[in-house]
Amino acid sequence: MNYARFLTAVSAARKPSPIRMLTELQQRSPPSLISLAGGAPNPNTFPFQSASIQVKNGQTVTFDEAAMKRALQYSASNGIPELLTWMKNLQKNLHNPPTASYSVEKGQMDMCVTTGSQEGLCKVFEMLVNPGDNVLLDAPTYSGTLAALQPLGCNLINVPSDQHGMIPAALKEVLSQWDPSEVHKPGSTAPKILYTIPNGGNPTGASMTAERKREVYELARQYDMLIIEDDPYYFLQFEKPWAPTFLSMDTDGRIIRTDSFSKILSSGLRIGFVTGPKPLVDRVVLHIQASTMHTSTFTQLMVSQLLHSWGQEGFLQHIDRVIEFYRIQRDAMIGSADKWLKDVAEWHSPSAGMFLWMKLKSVADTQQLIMEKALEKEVLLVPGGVFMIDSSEPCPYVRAAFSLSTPEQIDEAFRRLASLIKDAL
Ligand SMILES: Cc1ncc(COP(=O)(O)O)c(CNc2cc3ccccc3n(O)c2=O)c1O
Repeated sequence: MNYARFLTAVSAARKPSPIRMLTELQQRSPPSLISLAGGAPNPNTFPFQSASIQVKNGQTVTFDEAAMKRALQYSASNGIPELLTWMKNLQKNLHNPPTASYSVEKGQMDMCVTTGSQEGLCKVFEMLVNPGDNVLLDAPTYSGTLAALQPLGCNLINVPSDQHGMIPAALKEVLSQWDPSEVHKPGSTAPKILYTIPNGGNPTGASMTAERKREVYELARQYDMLIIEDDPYYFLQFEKPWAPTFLSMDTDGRIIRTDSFSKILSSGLRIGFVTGPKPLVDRVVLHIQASTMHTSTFTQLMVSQLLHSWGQEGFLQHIDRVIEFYRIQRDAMIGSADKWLKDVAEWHSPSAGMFLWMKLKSVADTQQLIMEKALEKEVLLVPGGVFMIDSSEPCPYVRAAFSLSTPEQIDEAFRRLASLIKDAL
């Protein structure tokens, strides 16, 4: 793959930070090295001495004095080694990426830690998207992605989708306006990236079938596009076997995958990952060097200690407990929707994630209904317009999250929603 053609001028211009390189060189060197180089503060001046964090299974994550000094200090921009290694082993175990054994030039699988997958998405978009670029995605989509993409001045092209995700025939139709043999010509306006949320989509709850992923991948190959696989709900798939990921079928090195611990370990700790071809991950890391420098060392070490004590088996057992929780929540929401809303709304039951996407049958645009009437009835959902490429277009959908409220609260919320819809008719 020729990765240079995908980079913006800004990303291509980024150079390694000499200071950061010295820090990482020092951290790789034996203790006998005396460094007068890094402008790092002396951790002996820090007020924090140690920490002990109770884990619900009875284990404890401890930071003794030495560990605390490391946790409170700068660390490598791509992530602390032990967390990166653990995650790379998990990715290889779960997805068996073809790129894991490739040379760097061929797109060897690499990873970096990001401050939430939101940071990963933002930096990947800024690496790849120039003003005026055509970018493919299936709308409605995550509002945080729109917030990161639209200010870049690109042209977002919607690829029609349904409850099974992006529709390959629709993608083929959208792409038919370009000649695949001319996408590398200077001045070509053919899209270079496609973004999708393959599991438990936000806001639709849609999950792509393996067959559709293979068809989309083939089209990306024909038009030499990168696919950004934003997959924070991968671990919230209620049925097994989990769907094969784009990363697992990436024989070309054209997948950039973002993962997140937000929905399974903690959203406040802000731990996400970018997995992709080393030439591209390196560019994201250079951007991290020049912006946040790295994700919090303390939170990385805290999570890394937990993962190492759990092992992959323990981690996946935790995931099974999380899945069971959200399955029960999903069933409660579907039960209450059937009970209160089946005359006034329609929906598909999600097989992953934490969202139910409902179309209100007799409402052209839910914005006013939700932002005014629903608040009067003390029930809050998200009007569907915020997830559309053009948020000013009327949208009859609402997004309901089944993550936080109890089944009883969900039932009462839908009773209130049904009441306000009937009042509005
Ligand atoms: C598809 C997709 N990709 C990336 C992210 C970012 O997750 P990160 O790893 O935590 O950075 C998300 C997080 N989605 C949301 C976050 C959120 C945070 C506060 C309040 C509301 C929020 N609502 O509503 C959300 O949907 C997502 O859904």
